[in-house]
Amino acid sequence: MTDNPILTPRRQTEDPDAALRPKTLAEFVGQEAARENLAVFIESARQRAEPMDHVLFYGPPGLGKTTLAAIIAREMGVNFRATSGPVIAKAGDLAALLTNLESGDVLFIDEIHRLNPVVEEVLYPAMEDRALDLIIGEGPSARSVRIDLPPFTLIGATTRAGLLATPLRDRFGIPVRLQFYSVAELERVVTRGAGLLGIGVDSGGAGEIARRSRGTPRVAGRLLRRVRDFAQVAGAAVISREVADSALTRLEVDSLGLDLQDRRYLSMIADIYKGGPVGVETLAAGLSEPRDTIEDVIEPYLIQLGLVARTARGRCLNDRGWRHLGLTPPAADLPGLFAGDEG
Ligand SMILES: Nc1ncnc2c1ncn2[C@@H]1O[C@H](COP(=O)(O)OP(=O)(O)OP(=O)(O)O)[C@@H](O)[C@H]1O
Ligand SMILES: [Mg+2]
Repeated sequence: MTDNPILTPRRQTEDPDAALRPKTLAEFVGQEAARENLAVFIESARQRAEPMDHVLFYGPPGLGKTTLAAIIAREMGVNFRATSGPVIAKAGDLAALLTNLESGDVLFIDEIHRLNPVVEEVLYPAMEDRALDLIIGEGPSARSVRIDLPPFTLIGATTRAGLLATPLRDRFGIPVRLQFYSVAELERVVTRGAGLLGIGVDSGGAGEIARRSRGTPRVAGRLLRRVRDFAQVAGAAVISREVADSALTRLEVDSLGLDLQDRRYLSMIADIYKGGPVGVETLAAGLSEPRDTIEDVIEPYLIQLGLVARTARGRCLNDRGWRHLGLTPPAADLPGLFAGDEG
């Protein structure tokens, strides 16, 4: 692999997150519990001069999984080799990656729930015994050889821990669930980002962006940049609360931070399915979105806000969801609707 920008022109521009990515655990805002635990695991592994146990990061997009994986490698002082589940097509591809690791390296597999099952089989002995079982030859002369691998740390990331096969999930000694960020934490993310990008923002402006960032640092970074565009064109030197509010309103980000896609989702349950329950497949078809996008990107935050509920029979709009759409919850129906759920 090369870092020559001429040979890899797209990788440089594709990641607008890169500039804002914290590089050390100390710079990383929020996720207090996870951060403190990771600091201990990193320190103890360093003292023993061993690689850290395998880590699995899971949680909604944009909460810092990739960022934390890179931080671990950096704090351990080892190479960070990144790949992703769908990219590793064949068992041989993974074998090549593993045999090329240097002692102690971090191998990061993003979207690990999308690994091909055949490839996954290769990972089991690699994670557990640091060994690779290869079949050499074909037919009656085929034989299996075991190759030892250098000690390494596998870091997996997924938005859907539930989709991981149990044997794979069980091989991660350190599973870490990332949570949505509080407004106060996002305010720090915005202020820090503004400093790095040379954008003037006061605390009212940072607070407004933080409140409307869906609990997600990636969204906070993106909104900060867009609000800056509006502020700049309007000739505002500093992003104040009013500047942020008017820019975010023009961007159709509402008071709870929901965007058009979120509101289409809520409206569909309200208008067409009378508040639900409605199955996720039906919603996906109606919204022309893949089911994964609905479950991984749209729903977690709406559920966290208490606007919708995931039930065995499908998605239901809560009172708060109705009210957020400016509608009155159909109170008369509620006792009948939930009567069967009790007991
Ligand atoms: N705790 C944090 N403090 C400051 N910035 C953060 C933090 N966590 C994430 N970010 C910023 O948010 C952006 C997205 O983070 P990251 O790429 O790590 O998310 P992710 O969980 O890997 O998302 P995905 O599931 O889409 O891969 C990055 O620009 C990163 O700088
Ligand atoms: Mg990522």
